Amino acid sequence: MQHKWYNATEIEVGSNSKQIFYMETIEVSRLSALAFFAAGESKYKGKRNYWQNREKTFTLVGLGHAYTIENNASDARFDLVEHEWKKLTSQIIEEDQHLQPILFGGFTFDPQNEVSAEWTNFPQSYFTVATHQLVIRNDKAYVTINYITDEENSATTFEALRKERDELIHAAQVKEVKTYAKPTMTSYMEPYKQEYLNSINKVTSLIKANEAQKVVIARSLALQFKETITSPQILSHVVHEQPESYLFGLEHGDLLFYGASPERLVKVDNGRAYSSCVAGSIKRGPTAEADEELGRTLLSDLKNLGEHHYVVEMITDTFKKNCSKVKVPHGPKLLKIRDIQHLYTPVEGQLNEDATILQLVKHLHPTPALGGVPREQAMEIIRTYEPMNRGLYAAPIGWLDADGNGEFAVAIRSAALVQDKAYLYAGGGIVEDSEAQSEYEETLVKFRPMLRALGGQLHE
Ligand SMILES: C=C(O[C@@H]1C=C(C(=O)O)C=C[C@H]1O)C(=O)O
Ligand SMILES: [Mg+2]
Repeated sequence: MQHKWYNATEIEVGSNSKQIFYMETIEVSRLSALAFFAAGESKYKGKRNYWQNREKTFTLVGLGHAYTIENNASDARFDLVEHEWKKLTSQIIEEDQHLQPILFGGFTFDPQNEVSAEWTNFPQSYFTVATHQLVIRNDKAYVTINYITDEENSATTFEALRKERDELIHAAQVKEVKTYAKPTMTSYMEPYKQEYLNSINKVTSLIKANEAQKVVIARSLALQFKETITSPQILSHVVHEQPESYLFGLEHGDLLFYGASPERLVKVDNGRAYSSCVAGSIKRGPTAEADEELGRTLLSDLKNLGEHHYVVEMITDTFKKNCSKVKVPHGPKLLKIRDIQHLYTPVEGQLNEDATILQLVKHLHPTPALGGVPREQAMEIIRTYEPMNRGLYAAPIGWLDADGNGEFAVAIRSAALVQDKAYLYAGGGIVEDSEAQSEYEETLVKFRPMLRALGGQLHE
């Protein structure tokens, strides 16, 4: 194996504990991130994660948990995660991005939702530092061992982790490079379909009565398969079929939450912050010409421009409170992905001294692209009319490092896989002039990527 060795870093964690954070990063010849993920199947199943940004310039795979930050707090959860992460990394002065531990995870959509179902036992904040962390950046691949312990005999354990790492890399380069079959679906259910249609009518009438201006209402599909689906199996299809999106997978015990989202919540890179307003949708056309025509229709459709406008307003306001030199283009552009086109407005600014990526996540979530306007009224309406728990659907998922850089996507176009069952989620922004049937059809288009990866057909 060719690799370049870096020195291991030892950092004492906390003031009154003797915990030490050991890290070692090596550069390896480029390998398949998915094969590395799959190499953890026997030892680390249930404790893995996968992430790629839209541009595919940054890939992160985590196997095992060297450290976990989780809590069930409501509004305080963002601050609690930030505090614990800062405490853990306060003594890391490593400036080289490649030699940094990364915290990956997500915050659930709504800690006040009490429906359990597939999200039973899932923490409201769930973040981990991987034991074996693969980062592929600028065409270079790095594998880091993170090990945090107060054990006296840590050298022996660390030596064992080095052996394990070498085996994982070897397996990823040789044994796990394979193709996966699509699973066989045995049943397709649309739970609460009628309730969903009724709720759209109810919500539009609430909006007409001025109880809110916009509310995003979602629903789910419940699918049953012939056999248990593995995480690498489903991720391999998503990764190959949705190249233009953020790609993510997060395991928690038996559950894999995965998806392919076009929507950035926030990215921070060297003090610069970026977000994106994505709201307003139309399908893709069968020909280039028809597609362009649909795009033009979307760009001038008042109902969709309305859905979009609320998002731009709120994200711009939040940026103005946390950043200087905020830049927002005048009108939306089109964001075209495989199954759908959206209205899209990027927002960026220079992060204030005291602002951080997690503070931005806290203030932005949920944007009116996933929650509504006004935020609290919309959340109450969602709790009342959506007979499900979104879990991580429509919630912030992503990573950050010890320097404050990182990126969070909005986890839409996503699903929860629990052994031989899958729950797919999709919703849409309801405004005054929304119509139940066309909102229903919009969700069918939004289900498509996850359904396709699972080998399913749309029952239109
Ligand atoms: C809620 C979803 O998507 C959001 C709603 C959109 C809309 O209603 O037009 C478009 C993009 C997203 O902001 C989803 O995909 O489930
Ligand atoms: Mg819509």
